[in-house]
Amino acid sequence: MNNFAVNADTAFPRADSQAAIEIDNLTVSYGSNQILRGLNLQVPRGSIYGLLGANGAGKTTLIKTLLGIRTPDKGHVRVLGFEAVKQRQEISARVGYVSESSNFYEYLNVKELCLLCRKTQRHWNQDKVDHYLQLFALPGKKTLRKFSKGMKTQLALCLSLGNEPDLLLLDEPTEGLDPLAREVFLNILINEVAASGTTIFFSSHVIPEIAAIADHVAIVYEGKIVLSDELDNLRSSHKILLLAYSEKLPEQEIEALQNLPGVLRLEQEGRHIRLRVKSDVHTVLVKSIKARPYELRDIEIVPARLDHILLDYLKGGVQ
Ligand SMILES: Nc1ncnc2c1ncn2[C@@H]1O[C@H](COP(=O)(O)OP(=O)(O)OP(=O)(O)O)[C@@H](O)[C@H]1O
Repeated sequence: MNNFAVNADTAFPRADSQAAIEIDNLTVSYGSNQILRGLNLQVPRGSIYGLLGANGAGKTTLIKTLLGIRTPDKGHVRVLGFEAVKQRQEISARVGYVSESSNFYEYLNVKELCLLCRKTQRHWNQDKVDHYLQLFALPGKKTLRKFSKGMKTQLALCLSLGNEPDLLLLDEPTEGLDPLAREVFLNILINEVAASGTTIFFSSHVIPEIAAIADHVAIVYEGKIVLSDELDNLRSSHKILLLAYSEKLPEQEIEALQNLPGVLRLEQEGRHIRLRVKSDVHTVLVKSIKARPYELRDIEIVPARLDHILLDYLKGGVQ
């Protein structure tokens, strides 16, 4: 395991900690436009970590900062124990990266491109790359200018795995893939890459995809991480209360319900109220709701849907 000296005056975690990515109070700007504003995140080694955020939230900026392509204004970033920017070469030797738009030397074919990678990378496993190329059935002799966008993405994944990375960074990797290619892509990630112990950190707009393959999720909103948790924790820490009243509740009662401690979200449809609440207080909440002066005909407690929870955080609707 890497073990680097860290300044005694910094409280930042040591390089030999278990995290694959350690971000502390990161601020990154484009000119005067501050994109990331004091962002903190720890990505455990061996995790499959999904990153969600609205368009323009700063996901690509964050991934570029991890690669040392963007320089932070403030804060600390360590990737696999190496300091981003300062130790950029050490990081790129151990990290695989697939960007939103993969640009290759268009006049080369796949075989020629692999040869180039082999020469420029510190470590290269061509057998593995051939195996992945075969799974996508990518043609070895076709020049890349004749590749579709989806084929280029598939190729980018194959090449990103050539150096047998400890960490794979994927920026909206499945965008533009047909359903079959998407399935092959996700299967490679789960059954081959993650299974071999590689940490995967990927941005996506597709919540079902995150739910299907990730074990952790983070949401970036207004330059900060507003949620970072294990998916299982997130699922179990929220419950839905379905309340059926005998009459439609007045505004002030809706407001009172909304303000009960532990209520995260309220939706009203006629006589029916749907509350998303914190699991650990839901029994206390049920008692308080039953004690209120409106006739409650029925109350049902059901598990919360992960996509609903994540959508609320994406909207900034949860504190
Ligand atoms: N090269 C650049 N120069 C100036 N501003 C930029 C540049 N690249 C990105 N930005 C701005 O930084 C902000 C964050 O962009 P970024 O691409 O990181 O967001 P994102 O979360 O990846 O978005 P998307 O989901 O749409 O891909 C946006 O407001 C964008 O306009």
